[in-house]
Amino acid sequence: MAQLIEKTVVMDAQAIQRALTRIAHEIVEKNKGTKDLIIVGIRRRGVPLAERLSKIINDIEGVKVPIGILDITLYRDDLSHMSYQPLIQETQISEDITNKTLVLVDDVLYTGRTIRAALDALIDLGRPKKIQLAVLIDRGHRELPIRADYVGKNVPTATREAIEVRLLDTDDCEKVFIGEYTK
Ligand SMILES: O=P(O)(O)OC[C@H]1O[C@H](OP(=O)(O)OP(=O)(O)O)[C@H](O)[C@@H]1O
Ligand SMILES: O=c1cc[nH]c(=O)[nH]1
Repeated sequence: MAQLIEKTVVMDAQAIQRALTRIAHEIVEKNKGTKDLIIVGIRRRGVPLAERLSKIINDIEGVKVPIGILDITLYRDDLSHMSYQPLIQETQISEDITNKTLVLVDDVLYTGRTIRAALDALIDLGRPKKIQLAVLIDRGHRELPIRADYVGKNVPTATREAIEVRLLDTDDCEKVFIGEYTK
């Protein structure tokens, strides 16, 4: 597997926590509360981020916002080649999404192809009132007209670079790195 080399930390654990706290407040503010909200995490790392947002919103508002999961895998040869196809593997949303406000959550927004696939999957499930997008990192280079409503940090990148998000739920540390992949 390609390794990220010459990595630099762009967010540490405290910065990630602060960004999530801010996003949770923004979600509540933009939606004037938590009524009809469902937070939907994209596997893998969007899921722990969605759980953390739901927990912070519960701490702020005293309301448990339900969580759903979308499992989308990107098939590609190399991260630096933008020739991959997202494939929906599984959808776990127990609530009826009709007339609900869905907040999709992912760790990195790049070309926008994963989010496009997620939107297709959600629209197949029903007719939500609104779909919003929260990402920890927006690294630019969109290939589709997709933007995030809530961004932890905008990190301008070159296409040869990559962002690596590491969370304690899925990895051995809690950091966001920028670097370049070995060939
Ligand atoms: O905007 P895009 O170009 O679609 O790229 C963003 C996606 O790429 C990463 O997923 P990856 O396939 O690396 O899976 P991972 O979550 O298992 O790391 C990331 O988690 C996003 O889901
Ligand atoms: O740099 C990138 C691009 C897509 N997905 C990632 O996790 N990192």
